[in-house]
Parts: sequence; C-alpha cells; structure tokens
Amino acid sequence: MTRQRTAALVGNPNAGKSALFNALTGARQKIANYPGVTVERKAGRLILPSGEPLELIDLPGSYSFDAASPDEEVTRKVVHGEFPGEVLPEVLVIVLDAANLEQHLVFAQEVIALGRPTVVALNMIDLAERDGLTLDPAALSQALGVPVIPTVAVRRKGLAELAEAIARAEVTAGEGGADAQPRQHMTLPERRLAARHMAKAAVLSESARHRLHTGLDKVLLHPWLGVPILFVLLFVMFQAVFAWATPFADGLEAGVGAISEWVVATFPGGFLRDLVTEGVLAGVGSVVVFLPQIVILFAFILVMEASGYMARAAYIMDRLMARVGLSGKSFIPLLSSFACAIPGIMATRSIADPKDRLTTILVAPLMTCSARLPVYALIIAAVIPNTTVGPGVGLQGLVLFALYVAGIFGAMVVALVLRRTVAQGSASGFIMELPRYQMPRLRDLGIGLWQRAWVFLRRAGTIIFMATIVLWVLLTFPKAEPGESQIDASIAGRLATGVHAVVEPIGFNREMALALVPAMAAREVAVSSLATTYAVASDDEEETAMALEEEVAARWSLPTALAFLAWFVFAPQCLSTIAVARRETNGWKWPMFMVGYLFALAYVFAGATYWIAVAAGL
Ligand SMILES: Nc1nc2c(ncn2[C@@H]2O[C@H](COP(=O)(O)OP(=O)(O)OP(=O)(O)O)[C@@H](O)[C@H]2O)c(=O)[nH]1
Ligand SMILES: [Mg+2]
Repeated sequence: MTRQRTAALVGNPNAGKSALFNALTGARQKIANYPGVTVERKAGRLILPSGEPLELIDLPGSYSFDAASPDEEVTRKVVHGEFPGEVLPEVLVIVLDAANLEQHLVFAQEVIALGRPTVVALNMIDLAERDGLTLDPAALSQALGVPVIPTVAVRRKGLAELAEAIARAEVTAGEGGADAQPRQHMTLPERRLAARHMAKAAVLSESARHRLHTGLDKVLLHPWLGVPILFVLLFVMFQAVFAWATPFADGLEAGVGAISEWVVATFPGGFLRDLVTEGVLAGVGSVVVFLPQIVILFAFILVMEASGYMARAAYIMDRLMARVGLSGKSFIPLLSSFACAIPGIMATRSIADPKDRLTTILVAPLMTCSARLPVYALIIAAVIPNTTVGPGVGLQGLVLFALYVAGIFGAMVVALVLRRTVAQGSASGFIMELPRYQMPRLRDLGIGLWQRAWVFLRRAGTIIFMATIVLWVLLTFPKAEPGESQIDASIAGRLATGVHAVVEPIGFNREMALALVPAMAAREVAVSSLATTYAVASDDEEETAMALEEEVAARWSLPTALAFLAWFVFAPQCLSTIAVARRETNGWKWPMFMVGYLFALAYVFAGATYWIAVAAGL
C-alpha cells in the first residue's frame, strides 16, 4: 500500500507552526514574529523514525473553525478534508505557544473535539521559561487527552519526540486518550474557562515576577476596569501638565521678560528694537514658555510606551475601535498623531485595507497634536480659573482633558460616518501579542524627551520665528496716522478685516481672525501671532505691555475664548499635514475633503460653543 500519509500543523497565528514545519521538513517557509505570516497551505516531506515518509502540511494560523478570513478558511477546509485535491490529513498536530497557553488552548480544544488522531507540540517553552514559567506537559496531556510534546522549533528541540508521537498517533487512531470526553457541545465562553483552568493546572511553578505581570494584566486588561483605568491615567497626565509645569513656565516667562527689558534698556528705540521685542521675543517667546508642558506630556507618553502599557491600551481600545469601523491597526497611527499628525499619517502604511487606511488618515488630524497644547494652555490659563473641583482635581486640567476627549470623540464619530459612506467596509479585529512589562530605562527616557523638546524648539526657531517676523512687518506697516490705531492702519489689520467678517458670527474678535491665517503654517503660530499683535497694539496705545495671558484675560469674553478652543479641536490648521495627506493618498481629492470637513466642523462647533455660552450667560 503506497497511500501517501499526511499530517497537518494547526494552531493560532504566531505559534511557530512554520518554524516547526521548516525544522521538521527542511523547507524554507517564511516565518516572522507577527501573526498572519502564512496565508496558504504548504506541503513538505517528513521522514518518520521508522524511515517512512509523511506529507506534512503547514497551514495558516487560525483562532477558530468559524473562519472569518480567507486564510482561516483554507485551514478549516484542509482540516475537514474539504480542500480540493487534498486528502483528509490523518494526524492533526496542534502547535501551542507555551508562553501564551491560555489564549492558545481555546482553539486547541476545538481541534481536539473533532476526535481525530491529534498530537500537541508545546512550542516556545524557551520563551515560557524566560518569562519565569515552568510547565508540566504531562498534566496538560492528561487534561487534553492527547500527547503533549515540548518543543523549541527555532533550536530544533523536541523534534524527534514529536515525529515519534505523530507516527504513534496514527496507530492509536480512534482509541481516544484517558480523559477524552466529548467536548463537541462546548460554547466559546466554556472553552475559554476550560482553557484558563488547564493553563493554570499546567504551570508547575511561576516566578514572582511572572505572577506580578499576570496580576497586573488581570487588572489593567479587565473587561470592565481596563477602560476606566486608561482614562484615569490620561486624566492624571493632563492634571500634571498644568500642575507641574507652572513653576517652570513662570520661570521661563520671567526670563523672556527680563531679556526683553534688557533689550529695551540697552538699545536705542526704532525699527530693529521693536522687531526684536514685539516680534521675536513676544512672539517666539510666547510659544517657548510652553516647553515644560510639552516635556511633561511626553514624559507620560514615553513611560507608558516603554513600560509596555501602551500596547495594552491598544488592546483595550480595539473593541471600541471596531465598533466605529476602524481596526485595532489604526491605534498606533492615531496614537502617534497625539504627538503630530504627520508621523501618524505615515504610520497608516501598515494598514493593509485601503478603505481602513483612508479613514485613519482622514481622522488623524482630530487627535490632539502637541502643537495645539500651547494654544489650549494659553487660553485655559487666561480664562479658566485655577480652582479645584474636587480633591486634587484642578479645573484647568479638567478642561484640557475635555478638549483631548472631544478630539477623540470627534474622530470616532467621523470614522463611523466615513465607514458608512465614502469609505465603506467592515472592521477587522486584531489580536496582538502583548509585550512584557518593563521598568522604563532612565537613559532612554532622557533621550526621548530631549528629542521631543528639540523638535519643539526647532519649530519655534524656524517656522514660528519666520511667521512671527512676517506678521510683525505686516502689522507695523504702513505706519498709523496720529489718532489711528496701528493695527487698523497696517496691512495685516486690513487683511484681517476680511477674515473677521467670516468668523465674527462665531464670536471671534479681530485679533483672533488675524491669528488664524498665519496659524496655517503651524498651530503654535496662533499664540505667537496674538502675542505680537498685542505687543504692537500696546506699544501704540502707550500702555505698559502685559503678559500675553493677562492680555487675553482682559480682552476676551469667556464665550469667545471657549469658541476659540472649540475651533482648535477641529480646524485643520497645518499645511504640512495637508501635504502629507496628499502624498499618502496620491492626489488632492482626499486632502481637500479632509480640509473641507474639518473647517466645517470647526466652524459649526465654535459657533455652537459661542452661542450656547452666551445664552448660558457666561
Ligand atoms: N524563541 C522561540 N521562538 C520561536 C519558536 N518557534 C517559533 N518561534 C518564532 O516565533 C515567530 C513566529 O513563528 P512562525 O513559524 O512564523 O509562526 P506561525 O505559527 O507559522 O504563524 P502564522 O503563519 O502567522 O500562523 C517567529 O519569529 C519564529 O522565529 C520557539 O520555539 N522559540
Ligand atoms: Mg506560518
């Protein structure tokens, strides 16, 4: 009888099936450290200890036989003998990741329930050991009712034993293991529960560290607690941005003020001195004082990344993202957009589905980038009282938190609408391997913070510097006639009158209108523009110059200030983002769509904020 005998490798994605396949057959299947590498069946020849050949089939990873994707469909068909031109494999070899036993045992039970000759390869035990786990293959074998062979595919450990077990499984086909009970009718939650018990029973000993890590995961990834914990962390972060930064920001502000006074005292009055004090020092200085806030924000983000928490945040958010039609793959691009939408949009290249990717690009500018922080911080410090609304809860930090949440919420709603209209499609869930918890290293943290601070200062020294000088010149010429205000007379003032007509209905004053156009270069320019405008204006009125924050507090009504905040949650005030969106979508159509919908939202929400605030008597 020369019938070709076959065995198939099945299991969750990233369990090491292809690595085992290569080790057993000498093939060169692509393996890589992420799920979904193998997407079709591959066959190779394994020589059994008896010298007999056996056809071994490597299959795509699968979470269940209820196939969701085409590659999982391949697995289901091959295992059930429904694949065209393929015989029913006699032996099923389940490959488990020993370091993720609980997760992998769910599908394993479904395979064993088929009642076919089955062998389990308990792979990656080296990783389990590294994590501080000592496993008991015998206990697992007892619980599953099939032989369990420990293997390390990449170091060719346990291969002979596995081949032996495959050969034997064929012989004992149909006899069933000691504990084999009918498991056909288990539901998914029942399988999950059984998986947890079996995984627990299979652990002989666990290091204190591993226990700590699983304990942390139990709390941080808890179905109910996970989301509130994430929000509390973010909440604390925004409180800290205000509470901790204040002394440093005050120091910087005093420093800029001192330099300005020194310049005034040392140099003769005139064009150049005004350019330096009203343009460079008032304008650029007004942005630089937000450096402490930026550093604190990134300190939190970097610690969350380095400790392994950020990946868990992605895991927690995945369900929420799926509900609005985004895949979990969008999480990292959207997260990067909190720093800046440009790297965020570029990171969407990792999203395979084009509609999915387009949606992510279109909503990325709604994530609050760090360029908005100076604008938010200035307005909040100026008009929101520095009081507490509960033990340890500052009102200013609360408002900042609300603005970030408004951006996220806006993005979710927009994504939902886009997925139902112009970017139709369904969400694809993702399962990611969670990295180990780690104590963030101070050195890495320092380097990361330095890089962020440098990016911020470089922007202040280049784009913001240039925009401020151009604006100062436009504000200073032509010179006002006696009795006329300098702003009214200037080129910038006249240009602003046109913009003001458009934004007056939503409560903006003329200085705000004046700040909006140069702020297209970068959002922080809104702050430097206001500073320069007020510096020029107060010079003109022979007033003593006040700090920008005090100017805003004195001149803006609360509804106007709130409307300006609402505007910046949505407005696409960034030419570089538009340019990157054009490059990544290969054309002007989508960037124009993005700019259009964002300005429309900004206008509507700023207007609504203004009129509601006015009606409320604020
Ligand atoms: N340390 C260690 N790494 C392993 C072991 N087995 C596989 N790997 C690694 O785990 C990763 C995934 O292995 P693959 O063989 O591609 O996994 P797969 O099950 O074929 O994954 P899909 O094709 O996506 O279903 C690769 O980076 C392998 O090098 C092992 O026993 N120990
Ligand atoms: Mg594979």
